[in-house]
Amino acid sequence: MSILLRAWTIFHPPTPGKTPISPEPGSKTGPVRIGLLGAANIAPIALLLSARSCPDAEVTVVGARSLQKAQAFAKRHGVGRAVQGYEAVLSDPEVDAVYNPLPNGLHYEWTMKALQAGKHVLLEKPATNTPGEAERIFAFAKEKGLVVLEAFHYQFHPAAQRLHAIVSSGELGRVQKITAHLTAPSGFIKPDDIRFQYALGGGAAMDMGCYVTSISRYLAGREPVEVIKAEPVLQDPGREPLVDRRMEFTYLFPALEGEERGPTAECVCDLSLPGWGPGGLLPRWPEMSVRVLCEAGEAGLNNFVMPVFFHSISVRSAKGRRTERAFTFGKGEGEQWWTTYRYQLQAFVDKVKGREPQHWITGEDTVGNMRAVQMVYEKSGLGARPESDFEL
Ligand SMILES: NC(=O)C1=CN([C@@H]2O[C@H](COP(=O)(O)OP(=O)(O)OC[C@H]3O[C@@H](n4cnc5c(N)ncnc54)[C@H](OP(=O)(O)O)[C@@H]3O)[C@@H](O)[C@H]2O)C=CC1
Ligand SMILES: O=C1OC[C@@H](O)[C@H](O)[C@H]1O
Repeated sequence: MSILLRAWTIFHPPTPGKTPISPEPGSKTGPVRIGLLGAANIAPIALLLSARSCPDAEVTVVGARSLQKAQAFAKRHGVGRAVQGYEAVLSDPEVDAVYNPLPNGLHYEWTMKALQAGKHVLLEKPATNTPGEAERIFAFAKEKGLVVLEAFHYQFHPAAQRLHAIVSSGELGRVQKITAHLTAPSGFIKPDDIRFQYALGGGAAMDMGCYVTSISRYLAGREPVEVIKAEPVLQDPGREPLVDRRMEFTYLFPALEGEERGPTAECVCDLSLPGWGPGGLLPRWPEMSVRVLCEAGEAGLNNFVMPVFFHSISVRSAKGRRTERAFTFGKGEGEQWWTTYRYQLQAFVDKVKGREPQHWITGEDTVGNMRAVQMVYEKSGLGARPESDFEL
């Protein structure tokens, strides 16, 4: 499929009818009915677009703090109903699962309330403000027999999984050093954004840092034991003295049997890279790359966050150099134009419906990621993000 046709199809996907509902009373057939908590900026691309081409998912209702905002959002994005407030979504009998794209600091409260209301949850990253909150969510989900998935969408795409397969195959020998960068030029994220508010769980290491942490752990195949360095650059020290705009940090992973020393992961995340050139007016190019240096070669993935638009997997081994691309799993499920979010939604609805998803992020993995992010904050001197005071 040409790059142009792929780009067009991403935004104009085929829209098959939804899975039919069986007339049998109590039948669990039919699409998973998803309620949206908040008219969030990310929801149209991450959920609504994906649901259009997914026969097993239907977004039935959106709730926002203001009814007018919910109504405007529903009209613009073709959501059937709009309601005032998030409680109204949770008590809606036409909702089986919710998508929680609220600010990080509200993830815990509204995920716990959703589980209490008997709803499965597709939970935006980072799952919570602290590892303890993530642990409590997954313990409660288990007790209730409900599904919670932290939306690390990149990992559901064939490109990330192909890099993982190359690194784990042993072709390049043991992993020595991972380098993961995720940055955005200044201007994209406004100064009053939720990402710059400590009370809402803001900070670069939470927002983009949780991705570079996640992909480093995914490729290292183990949990870090130490943060060797964590150097923050603050966004607005006067107003938000604990919020990082940028964080450079290095994880040390433990040595596995037969290894002399464990690998490191050097990570950089930046929500607002200053421009360069005269007056700093020229924008920096965003970075979205990961590289894995191994004892007998190296492999990397350029654009691990939005691989459907373009990406390249480069490999250097004793056999030479090669470049690969992976948009589908070959004979398996998926299309060239499926975004990371579309693959993720398929896995989520498969799990809710009791089918085996192509890939999954376990509760243990989510807790491990939150632990690692918290280790970075502790090392940086900025300290952990605030615990929610919500109690069930
Ligand atoms: N997977 C991905 O690729 C991405 C994930 N994300 C994640 O999604 C989440 C939301 O990000 P984004 O869509 O950019 O966020 P928004 O700025 O759009 O905020 C999301 C929603 O939060 C609600 N909200 C509730 N309380 C507050 C408050 N006190 N201040 C501000 N908003 C509030 C608003 O709901 P209401 O409509 O009710 O007013 C708003 O719609 C974050 O956790 C982020 O990390 C973000 C971008 C990409
Ligand atoms: O999840 C995200 O992915 C893309 C980034 O631009 C954004 O800040 C972040 O929230």
